[in-house]
Amino acid sequence: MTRYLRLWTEILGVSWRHARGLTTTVFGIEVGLVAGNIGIALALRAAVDGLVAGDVPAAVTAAVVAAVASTTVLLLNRLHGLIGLFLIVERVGMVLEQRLLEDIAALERIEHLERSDYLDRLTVLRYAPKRIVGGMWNAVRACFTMLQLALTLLLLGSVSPWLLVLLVLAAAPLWCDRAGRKIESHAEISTAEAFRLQRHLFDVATDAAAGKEIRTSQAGHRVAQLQAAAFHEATVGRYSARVRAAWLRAAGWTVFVAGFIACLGIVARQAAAGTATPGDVVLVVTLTINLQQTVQTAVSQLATTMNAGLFLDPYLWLRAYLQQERSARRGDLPPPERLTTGIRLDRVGFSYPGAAEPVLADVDVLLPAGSVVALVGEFGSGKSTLVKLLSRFYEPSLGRITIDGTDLRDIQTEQWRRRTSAAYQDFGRYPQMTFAEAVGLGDIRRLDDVDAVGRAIDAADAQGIVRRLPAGAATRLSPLYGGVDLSEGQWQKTALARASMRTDPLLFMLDEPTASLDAPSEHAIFQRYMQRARQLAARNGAITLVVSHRLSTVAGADLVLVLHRGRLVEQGTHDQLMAAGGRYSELFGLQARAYRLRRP
Ligand SMILES: Nc1ncnc2c1ncn2[C@@H]1O[C@H](COP(=O)(O)OP(=O)(O)OP(=O)(O)O)[C@@H](O)[C@H]1O
Repeated sequence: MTRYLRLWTEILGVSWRHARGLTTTVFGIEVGLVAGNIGIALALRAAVDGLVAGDVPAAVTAAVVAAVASTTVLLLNRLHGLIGLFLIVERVGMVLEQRLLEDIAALERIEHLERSDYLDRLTVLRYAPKRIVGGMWNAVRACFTMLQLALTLLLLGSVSPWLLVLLVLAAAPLWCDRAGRKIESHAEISTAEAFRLQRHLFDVATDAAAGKEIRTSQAGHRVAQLQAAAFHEATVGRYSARVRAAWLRAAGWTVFVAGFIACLGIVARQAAAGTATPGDVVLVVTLTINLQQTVQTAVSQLATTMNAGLFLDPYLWLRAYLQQERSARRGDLPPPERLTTGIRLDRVGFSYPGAAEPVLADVDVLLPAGSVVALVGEFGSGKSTLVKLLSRFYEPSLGRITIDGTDLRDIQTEQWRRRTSAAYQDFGRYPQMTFAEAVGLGDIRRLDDVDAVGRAIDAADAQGIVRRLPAGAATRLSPLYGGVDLSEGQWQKTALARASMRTDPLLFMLDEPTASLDAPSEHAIFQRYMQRARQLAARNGAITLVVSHRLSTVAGADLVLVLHRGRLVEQGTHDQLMAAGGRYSELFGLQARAYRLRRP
């Protein structure tokens, strides 16, 4: 709870800084509502006692005060709906959402995007900021409602101390509601994976690309069944938690209502014995009606607040994770201007967090400065993982990577990334952007540099795409945004062009850069990138690392590394490896026979 309070105080600070007028108004409304509600009861008592005492002016004045207080309460309630729950939540929620996205994007590593338990929390956080802000304002409102509750009970206690017992009884529905929320929150997290899966399967079933495969393979029924099963699992878990929570809440209310009826009996007897004035009777009736409403409001406000608690835990987790990442060991050295020795993998081993088996083990090799290095191996042998380590998305679990002798961990990550370029196997698609922006993104500082973007497009042999786009490079890449969609190969060429934006990388990584391209395009691309590799090598001693399944395309590399189940089993030039007659020559022979390809 202390963690929540700290977070709410912080968000209150954000509200104050970004929406000072609205924040002041909301607090003003809350104070007005408490004063108004208590004022109505006191004014009505004074009006009745005045009438009984024959003091008509006092009775009329009190009645007018009661009327004004009632109207004010009505008005303030309406204003609260607009200002409190809409404007301020929207405004401050937007600030929080932007911070959240910036924080997530600022994470140097990508574990949070690849680990399913972390993804579960991020799924929950997707719509969180406004709900967190809404929860905070609800908590503020709940405090004022509690204040009103305390004042109400104080006044009731002045009539009969027995009525104070209602304060204790009023806690029962609150406690039960809190316990119910916990049950619901737990169910929400534990069914997040099934929930994500059913959404994904729904997308798969309605996605045009997957739709073709589903129809061809006649897997539609199976996908629908899987989707229904995942949906069932998610909803059953959440539904049964809600039912249990509802029973708990009903029990809490039963306790309160029973005590409430008993207390009313006591006051009725007191009134009959003449130990209370007629005004006191009106006060008690008004307050008890209010009390019921106030407790109900307090419960529902606390419920809404606790609902935000569903998001608070993942949000607080993310912040703690950010904190931990920020305090992790950080290098502050700049990368070298140019490579002279190269990049050494010094007995590198790596296991994904939570995985039992290592993905890379004992990889020991020098990628010489100025060379083209090909990384080959079967599916799942660890090639892309090595690319991720070189990009610093993960740290080696064992051993180290050195850049011209300096441990990569000692080099500042941002500066290292500025000196690397990469076309990843799972390249990004940016349908909301124009083609030029989707390329320029490769070097954000030159996003609008038309010449640089043009050169990158040339480097990736992607001028043909631009020519076919209705508005050229200014075309958005989806019909949803008034543009056109690209084919798989065109998206891949866009990713290649993006990776070609930087002109001075020390390490240029191409992970399966031509997997979606046809053979002539593939050949042309490799010719170009070999040329580019030589230019970069001459300029910076840069290394070009190419991951490919098609061995014929990388046979011209200076060094071929063969990975097998995470181990480096062979290394050398194409000719050396062919002469050695090992795994590489076996794979090359198999592919050459299968594709009838020859070394270019
Ligand atoms: N984020 C991850 N978390 C856990 N395991 C992973 C993750 N990414 C990859 N792996 C596992 O690591 C192993 C190596 O994967 P990697 O993608 O590096 O292989 P690869 O050689 O690039 O494969 P491919 O040729 O199919 O692209 C595989 O067994 C894969 O299942």
